[in-house]
Amino acid sequence: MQPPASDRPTACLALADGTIFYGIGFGATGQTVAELCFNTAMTGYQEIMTDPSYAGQIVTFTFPHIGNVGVNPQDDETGDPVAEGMIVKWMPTDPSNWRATQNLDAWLAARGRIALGGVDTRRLTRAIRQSGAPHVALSHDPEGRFDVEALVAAARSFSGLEGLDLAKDVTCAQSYRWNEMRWAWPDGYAPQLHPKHKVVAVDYGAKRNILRCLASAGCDVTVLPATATFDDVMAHDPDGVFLSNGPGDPAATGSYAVPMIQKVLAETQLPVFGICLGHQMLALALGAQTIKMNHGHHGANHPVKDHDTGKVEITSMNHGFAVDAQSLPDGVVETHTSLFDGSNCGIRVDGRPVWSVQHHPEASPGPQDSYYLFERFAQAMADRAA
Ligand SMILES: NC(=O)CC[C@H](N)C(=O)O
Repeated sequence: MQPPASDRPTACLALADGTIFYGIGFGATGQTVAELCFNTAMTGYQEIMTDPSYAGQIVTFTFPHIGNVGVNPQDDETGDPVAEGMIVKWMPTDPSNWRATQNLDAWLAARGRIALGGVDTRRLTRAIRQSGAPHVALSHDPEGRFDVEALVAAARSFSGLEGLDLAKDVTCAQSYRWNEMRWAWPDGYAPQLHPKHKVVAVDYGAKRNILRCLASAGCDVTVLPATATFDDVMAHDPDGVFLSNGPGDPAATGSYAVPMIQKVLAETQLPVFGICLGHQMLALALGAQTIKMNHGHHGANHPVKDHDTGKVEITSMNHGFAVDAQSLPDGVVETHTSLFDGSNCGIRVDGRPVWSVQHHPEASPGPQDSYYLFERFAQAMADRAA
């Protein structure tokens, strides 16, 4: 195992409050600014780094051993890493895993993503918890030349995620059909598709495993870009509409998504299902409000209570905004809450097959307790057809 810091640091993290963390750089060289969050998942770093919802953010991993199973083409949640950078305690070792095709360092370097190792991530995480997700600048220079004042100024100049519409940056350019299920293996084994329900999935930064879960639940999935209008959606004659996860501030992104969702709700009786950003935008479309959280929820062990069944599900989470449960209008029911802090994790429109959740039932990475939500969506479409 390598030491947590060398005599001469090659990477530097500057927080807007002037706090500096030095360590060893890996991945790409250069400099970036972003909001910093911490993720408590023990593994799944590749899915986390490629989750489009992390646009505009750098992730510090609280689990100390990150990178030691390398990376592989199957675990990408989109084409390339989307998070701006990553911070870890121990430097990644050479990968030891039969699925690994590359090491994390080379993968990040080839994709222009900066990483910092050898940092006291517990101290950093405490700083995030105490003062809220900070704006930061991260620099990696193999020569170890850092202008700390300029880095702090760069961190201060970052405008933050509030008011930022990032879904337009990460959505697909054109519509496409999705036909891959969960549990496809590199050796070619793939379970049979059994598409029964035509679903339009609007891509605000969709993770691939969400699309796989929809296909596995019997959906024939057509993915549309984030700016799809009501007419674009209806041109596919869908049996249901799915609203994806995605980055940025739901109130900003909702400027085009919310009117589309409102029209779907007003002019059709179609089942609607949203995840994370999709959940927040459905809530906005119904007249509720969203708020920025102190440091958000990012991890793979978040307990959520389903009020309909009384069951607790262990979930995967990644969000910095939340639906304000106090703002839910009459006729919209709070279905799930976080057992960590009581924040809203799900809503349903009374008497209609329209609902959404804040957590990630696609479990990539994370637990699969919430997969039932995909089956519930398919059942709602089957019920409507009957
Ligand atoms: N995973 C997501 O869809 C995140 C939604 C939103 N960008 C947030 O941070 O709250």
